[in-house]
Amino acid sequence: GSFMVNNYYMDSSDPSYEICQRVIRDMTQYGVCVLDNFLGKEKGLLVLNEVLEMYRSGIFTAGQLVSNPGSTEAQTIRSDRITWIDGREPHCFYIRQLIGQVDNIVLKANKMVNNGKMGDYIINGRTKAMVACYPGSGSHYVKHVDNPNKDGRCITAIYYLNLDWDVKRCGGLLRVFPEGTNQVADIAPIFDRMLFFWSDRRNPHEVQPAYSTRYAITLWYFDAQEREEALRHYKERGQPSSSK
Ligand SMILES: Cc1cc(NC(=O)CCC(=O)O)nc(C)c1Br
Ligand SMILES: [Fe+3]
Repeated sequence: GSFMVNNYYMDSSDPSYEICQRVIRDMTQYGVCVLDNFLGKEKGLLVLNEVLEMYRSGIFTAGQLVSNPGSTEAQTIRSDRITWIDGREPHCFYIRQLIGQVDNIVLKANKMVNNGKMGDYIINGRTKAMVACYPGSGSHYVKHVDNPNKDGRCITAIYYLNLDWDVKRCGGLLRVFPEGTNQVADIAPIFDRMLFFWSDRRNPHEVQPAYSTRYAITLWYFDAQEREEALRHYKERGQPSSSK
C-alpha cells in the first residue's frame, strides 16, 4: 500500500533526528546502514512473539520464486517460509508499530536530505511487510539483487528478530557484496537489528545456510518516479507487477 507523506517540521530535538542523520550518512557513504537496538528489548520481544504466533498458526508458505512460483526448484534456490502482511491483520499490533517506526525513519530521512531526495529518490510508498522464516535445516538464499530491473523499489529495510544468535553456531549470515569494491558486508541477523540497503544492483546479497530458525521482517520502499514508470511499463505489456 502507499501512504501520504505528511508535512512536518523536523527539528533536532526529535529523538529520531540522530537516527535519520545516521541513515542518511551511511546510505550515502556505503549504501548500507545497520541500526542496533532499534525498538529496544521489550518492544522487540513483543514483535517476536507475534511472529512466533503467526508461524505456529501455519500461515507461512514456502518462499515462492518470483520468476517461477510453485516450482520444486524454489527449495534449492531459497528455502525460506514467508507471509505478507499490512499490519492491520489480527494479532499484528506490535508488527504494525514496527512498520510505523520504519516508515517514520525512512520518510523523515528522505525529507531531511537535500530537498527531500535521499540518494536522488523521492520515497512515496512501500510494499507490505514480508515476514520470513528460514527453518534452520541449512536453509539459505542464493546471491541475488532485490531489484535488478527498475521495478520501483529503492530501499530494502530488514528487521531481525533472532535472540542470542551466534553466527559461528547458527550461520545465517547476510553477506552483502557492495558494487565497486571487493569488500563484503557481513551482517548477523541479531535481535532488534534494523538494516537498510539500496535494493538495486549496488547490493547483491546472499543468506548463508542457517542452522537455527531465522526470522526477519522486510519492507521495500518505492521511489515515486521509478515505480510510476514500472507500473506504466507493466500496464503496456500486461504483465503482473510485484505490487504487494
Ligand atoms: C522474497 C525475497 C526475499 C529476499 N530476502 C533476502 O534477500 C534475505 C535477506 C535476509 O533475510 O537477511 N530477497 C528477495 C529478492 C526476495 Br524476492
Ligand atoms: Fe534479497
